[in-house]
Parts: sequence; C-alpha cells; structure tokens
Amino acid sequence: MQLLDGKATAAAIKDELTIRVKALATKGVTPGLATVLVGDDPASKVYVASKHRDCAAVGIHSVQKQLPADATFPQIAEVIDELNADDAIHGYIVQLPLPAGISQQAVLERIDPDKDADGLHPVSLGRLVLGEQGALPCTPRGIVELLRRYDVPLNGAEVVVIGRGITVGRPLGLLLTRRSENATVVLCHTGTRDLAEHTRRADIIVVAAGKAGLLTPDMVRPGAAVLDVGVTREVQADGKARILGDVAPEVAAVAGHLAPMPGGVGPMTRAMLLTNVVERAEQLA
Ligand SMILES: Nc1nc2c(c(=O)[nH]1)N[C@@H](CN(C=O)c1ccc(C(=O)N[C@@H](CCC(=O)O)C(=O)O)cc1)CN2
Repeated sequence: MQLLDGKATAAAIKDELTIRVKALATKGVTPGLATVLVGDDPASKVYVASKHRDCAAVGIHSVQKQLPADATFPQIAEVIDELNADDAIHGYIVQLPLPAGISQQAVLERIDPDKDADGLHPVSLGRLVLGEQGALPCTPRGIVELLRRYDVPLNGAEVVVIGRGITVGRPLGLLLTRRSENATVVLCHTGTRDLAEHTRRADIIVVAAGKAGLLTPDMVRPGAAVLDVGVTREVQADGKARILGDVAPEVAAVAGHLAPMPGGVGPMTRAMLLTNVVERAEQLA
C-alpha cells in the first residue's frame, strides 16, 4: 500500500509557494489572507490558528477577525464588508461551521466572490460548474492535487464520493468530472440504498461522511485508492480525546493507496487555501 502523504506533499507545496511569494515581493506585492472566526468552537480555533501559522511560514500577510458566539448577522456583515474593501487582503475565509442561528448561506453570499479564498461563494461554485476560472474549494482541490502528485490516474477512473456537503462532496464531484480530470463520479449519501455495491466497483473512494469507521475492508476493491476526509472527535473513558476517521484502520490492508486521517487530506486543505491566495495576488500583480 502506498501512503498518500498529505503532510509531506503540503510541505512541498508550501516550499513552492514561498518562492512564488518572494517573486511577488520583487513587484512590491505581499499576498494577504484574512480569517473570520465567529464563536469559540475548539476545533475551528485550532484550524484558524494553523492557517495563520501557514501564512507566516510562506510569507503571506494575515489578519484574524474574531467575533463572539452571539454575534449578529449585521455584526458579521460589517466585518465582511471591511475585508471586501481592504486592498491588503487578496482573499479571506469565514471559518465554518457558524454558530446556530446564523445563516451560512447569507454569510457566504456577503463575501466579494473575487476575494473568496475558500471557493464556497455561490459565484465561485457557479464558475466551477461552468468551468470558468475562479477559486476552487480547498479540500476538493487538495484531493485532486494529492492524487496528481502521486500519479493516481483520474482519466476514466470510477470515483465514489461519500458525502454531499458543500465543503467537500458536492464540489469534489464537479471538480473530478471536469474535462481536465475526466473521472466518472458516483456521489453517495445517506439516501444511497446499497453503499457497498458502489464502493466495491470504485477505483478511488473519497469518504467525507463524518461517520467514524464507515468504510470497512469488505467495501473496498483490492488495490483501490482510499482517501479519508472524516473527522470525528471522541472522548474516551479516561477523559482523553481522540480523533477518528471515516475509514476503518483495517482498510490499509486492502487499499492500493491510502490518504489517512490525520496526515492526508487535512494538510492539503490548508496548502490549497494558501495557493488560492497566492494565485489571486499573482493575477492582480
Ligand atoms: N471556511 C472553511 N471552513 C471549514 C473548512 C474549509 O475548508 N473552509 N474545512 C473544515 C476545517 N478545516 C479547514 O478549515 C480543516 C480541517 C482539518 C484539517 C487538518 O489538517 N486535519 C488534520 C487532523 C484533524 C485534526 O487534528 O483536527 C489532518 O487531517 O491531518 C485542516 C483544515 C471545516 N470548516
């Protein structure tokens, strides 16, 4: 089994981005990323902090906007409007999930589509549907980049994606079926009648369902590539927390390639966010 090492691949991408950021500096341009974090979800705080660490590592200017969990939509919109008008910021993200009661759609729609570093604005998703240029959602882009760098063929491949969420499953289906990727995609979800019937036929399986251990070895054709995107946090009897993926550990014995969780797709998501920002700065330079 070949490990799809997202950590090492993301490190290589960050090295490449550092060179591109230095080239932009010779033109007087410093790429800028902002994050908007609403509330104090512990996992979101960790993810946002890591995005700022990544920026510092490659030379991207970064700004964090923090709002309380009881922030109202107008308060969030005010911060978004400021970022839309800030020339030092080439792209920004609103960390998801948002606190209950705040419309994710309304917040995402407030972002200037040309500053949408996450590729989750309806205009960015529309550009993806139409095959037009625009920021691509970070996790789907990271998955395609990871497969590409490990020479896992996509052209003509049968790909099963489990999960139809807006950050991973749905845009990944669109990305993989572009002419440049040319894969055949089956998008499975909680309404899928016989999940194993689909996964057993697949050359590549991407699991983003958020259900720990969902994909078991009997559901995988020997030699298939498996990418685990699920993160479930579980508090054990001793009070310690552990994170579980959607792929059962035993799948490693049958898969031909495996992107594990942790260390697979997650680090690629972070690297693609930086890539989106540097690309935008290059377009404007
Ligand atoms: N605005 C956004 N919100 C969210 C996104 C997103 O792309 N844009 N995706 C996730 C969270 N996320 C980035 O924001 C993210 C999740 C996980 C990882 C990661 O590196 N995970 C580690 C292990 C898991 C862990 O320790 O928690 C790994 O896989 O090695 C990076 C980014 C939801 N929200």
